[in-house]
Amino acid sequence: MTRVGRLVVIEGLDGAGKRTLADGLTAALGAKGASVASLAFPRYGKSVHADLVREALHRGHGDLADSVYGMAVLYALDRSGAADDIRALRDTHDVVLLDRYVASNAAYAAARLRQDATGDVVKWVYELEVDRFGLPRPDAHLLLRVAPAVAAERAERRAVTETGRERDAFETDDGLQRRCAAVYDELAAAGWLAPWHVLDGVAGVDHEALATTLLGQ
Ligand SMILES: Nc1ncnc2c1ncn2[C@@H]1O[C@H](COP(=O)(O)OP(=O)(O)O)[C@@H](O)[C@H]1O
Ligand SMILES: Cc1cn([C@H]2C[C@H](O)[C@@H](COP(=O)(O)OP(=O)(O)O)O2)c(=O)[nH]c1=O
Repeated sequence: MTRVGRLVVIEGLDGAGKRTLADGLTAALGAKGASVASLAFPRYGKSVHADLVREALHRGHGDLADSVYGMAVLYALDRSGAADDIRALRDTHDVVLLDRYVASNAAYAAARLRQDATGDVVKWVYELEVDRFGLPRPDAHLLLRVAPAVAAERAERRAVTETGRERDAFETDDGLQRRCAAVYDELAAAGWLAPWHVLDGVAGVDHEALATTLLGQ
């Protein structure tokens, strides 16, 4: 029988601890006998669109990076190229964990344009990615919530200790990160695209309890 694995998305600021949570949750779900697949967006090194994003963010191709809609289309095209993979992974795994997904585009584009979650660009991202590209809706979002200053400090520390993790143009923009945190809170409160679980990324997350919740849902 084909499974329909749960599509669980981890969202939050740069440096919030999304990758760390994905690792912890994968172990906790595995300990409960669930099979888990994971993907992270942007798919750097795996899609031309993601590589264009990286070049724009890191190498200062100013015109492209400055275009909020242009960048959002690139992120969306990267995801669109993974849609079949996501569907295939859901057929063979109990849980498919995504480190960032459509909501990242909504949050960052709105924050860049100084709009809130009810703004035009959030509706546009939804129409583009869900209605036109047909990307699968998640079953749940996990919003890893930390103060922007804490996320920035973690991202800075990571950039010093890990090669290849230099901070990009979005990460070092404190105002953008603050506005982005506010939009994430609004998206979560509105249950945008799918239900949201808001997690305290400073107190630390109980991976086992979260795994139980996700499997029971
Ligand atoms: N709960 C936590 N407490 C303290 N440091 C953390 C925590 N979670 C992650 N970190 C550290 O913060 C940095 C960023 O975490 P990471 O998972 O890479 O974030 P993201 O994927 O959201 O950018 C890493 O160096 C990681 O070890
Ligand atoms: C996936 C995605 C990311 N972003 C932003 C969030 C980040 O600031 C930036 C890069 O993603 P990020 O996950 O931070 O990549 P990495 O830490 O591996 O370099 O792109 C969007 O604006 N839209 C999207 O759809």
